[in-house]
Amino acid sequence: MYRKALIKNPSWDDDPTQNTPIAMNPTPVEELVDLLKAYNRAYRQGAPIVEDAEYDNLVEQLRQRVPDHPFLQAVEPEQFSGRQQVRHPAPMLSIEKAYDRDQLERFVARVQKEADALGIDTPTFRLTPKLDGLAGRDDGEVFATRGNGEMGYEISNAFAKGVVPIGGRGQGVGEIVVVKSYFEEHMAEFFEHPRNMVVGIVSSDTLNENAKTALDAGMVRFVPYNQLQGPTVEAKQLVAERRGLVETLLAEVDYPTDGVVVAVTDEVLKTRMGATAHHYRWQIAIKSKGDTAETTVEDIQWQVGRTGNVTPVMMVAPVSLSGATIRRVTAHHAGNIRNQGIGIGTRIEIIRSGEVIPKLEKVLEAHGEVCLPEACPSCSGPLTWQNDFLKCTNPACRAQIEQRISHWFRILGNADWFGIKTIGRIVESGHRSLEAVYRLTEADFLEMAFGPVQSKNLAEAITLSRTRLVEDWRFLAAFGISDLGTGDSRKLLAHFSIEEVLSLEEEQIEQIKGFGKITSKSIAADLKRIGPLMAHMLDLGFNLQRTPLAAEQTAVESPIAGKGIVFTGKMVQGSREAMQAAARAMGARVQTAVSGTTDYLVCGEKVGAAKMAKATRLGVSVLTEAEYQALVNGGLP
Ligand SMILES: NC(=O)c1ccc[n+]([C@@H]2O[C@H](COP(=O)([O-])OP(=O)(O)OC[C@H]3O[C@@H](n4cnc5c(N)ncnc54)[C@H](O)[C@@H]3O)[C@@H](O)[C@H]2O)c1
Ligand SMILES: [Zn+2]
Repeated sequence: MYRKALIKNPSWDDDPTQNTPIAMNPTPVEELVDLLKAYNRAYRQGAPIVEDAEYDNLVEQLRQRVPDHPFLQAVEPEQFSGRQQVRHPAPMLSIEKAYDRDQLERFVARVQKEADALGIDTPTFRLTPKLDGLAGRDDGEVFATRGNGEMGYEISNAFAKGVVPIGGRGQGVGEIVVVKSYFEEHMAEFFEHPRNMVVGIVSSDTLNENAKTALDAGMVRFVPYNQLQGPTVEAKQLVAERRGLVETLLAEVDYPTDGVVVAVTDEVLKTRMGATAHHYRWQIAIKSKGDTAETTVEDIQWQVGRTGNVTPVMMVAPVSLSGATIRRVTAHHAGNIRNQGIGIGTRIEIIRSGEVIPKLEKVLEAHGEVCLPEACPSCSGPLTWQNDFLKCTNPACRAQIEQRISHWFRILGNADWFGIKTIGRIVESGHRSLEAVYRLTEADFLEMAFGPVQSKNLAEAITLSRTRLVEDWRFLAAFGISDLGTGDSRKLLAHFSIEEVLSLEEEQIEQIKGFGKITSKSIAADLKRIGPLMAHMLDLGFNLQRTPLAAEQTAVESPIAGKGIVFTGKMVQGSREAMQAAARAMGARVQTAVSGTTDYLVCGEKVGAAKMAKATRLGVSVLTEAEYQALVNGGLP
């Protein structure tokens, strides 16, 4: 049934103008959740770090991997300091999302089932724009934010500041928003998103000039959801005409929106359907996940990764998406090609959100014969299926060797010059292992026909990579053991020295929080396998910065004793130097830059997104100044 494919191993270095692939290793769940929490916190404070589409994508990722994760079971909380907390009479919940037709159809089917039980033939649905501001509830006396859904924060003085209550006071739940056209014309240069402006107005006691101008002009409003206009439709029309319905509705609204809310109209049916801890079952939001485009598959190339996964890259008819011309799209794994029958000429929908490279979203119309490689495109060795992945199991496979060496230098991160093309030539010349690469001299590079300058640089880079200080967890992660990325390497090295790691048994790994039975077993096996290589590299005298062992970190009794802390941004409560000195006195390891040994990043004002993202990626807890003070005073971060 399958024809042998014409295979090439495309190098992404071929053409630097083309989009580049994502790393194929998924982020560990714990890291993903930490990242989501940090993003959410920043977002609720009016200073988001990433695009909503990227955030939503990560939430979906988590949902697919751990559907019942606690993070998904509750409203994503917001925090306002120094405000009264107010209990809501009924919880203000989040809304379930439908990103495609299938998800909307499933919602409609669930509603129909409950409607049938009540003897309602054709339940109807009302559509309203999903306002993108700050949700609140006004009972006529007290005005409060959503908070954690159960308890909100009192913001009654927002009306005194000039927020206009549409339809008068006491209209219940709604959203504080800025008029969109006004924002775009007058405020867009001062605020990145209207929501940030709203959060600023509500949360601070002093208003800046821009906020005052907008408030004076009556452009900041509390719009109760019951004041919103929108059509009421039956299930059939909702599903069939959803695109048109959304487009028409949103074209009429002069407030920022992020989708359309669909709600069952019948009160008895709503009561019957009820709610989860996260959302009402009678409501859903139609949203789009990121920019999508349709195109045609013109060719499929196969790429071999460092662990031997042979993954498909679809060459597509050039199509414009979020401002870039897309020619290559990843299909993630060979199972996608096999199961969905993707051959040349297949029409596909692709998606790109945030910075993520485009990927296959959906097959629109399969076409052509399905071609799967019968042998490894690099070494011609046999391929085996592991779940949906096609794998080359030949450890001497050249593409794998190249990718492993590339991974080594990329993770070590202290020596440039080793791009995949350079590595390709080194491996082609017969130097097929890290040991061999570290034996190379300037003369060897000259012999491989690298130019004199490059040869000198390459030889120097090798020396530098050994002599420059590098964190031991980077060194460990650079070996590319699966399930032992930088985050987990750090954890491991907080319990064992790098020398001890060489001879760890699976039981010892399993005792560390965050390591499961199966991963501990495979990590232990892989450590044995790379043991000789690691011993060799250690003998080369790498200049390792040791991760402090957990046991050594508690000389002084204090909540931050032994913790690595970086203070960044402008501090409000005192000078940064004073805070650093105080932290040192409490036994903390005060650092100047975030690294793998950092526990907390304490942020003052104006902290760059890159810094926070890096911190979260490294598993560092990001704290506001107030949260840090709470921690020091014995509270939990
Ligand atoms: N960019 C980021 O870093 C980041 C971080 C966290 C959350 N987010 C975004 O926030 C959203 C999730 O947060 P959420 O739970 O606050 O919102 P949600 O998307 O689940 O929406 C729920 C809220 O929508 C409000 N709403 C707006 N219009 C409405 C209408 N017409 N009818 C009824 N309710 C309406 C309600 O107050 C309700 O609480 C996601 O879309 C995500 O993209 C982004
Ligand atoms: Zn191979």
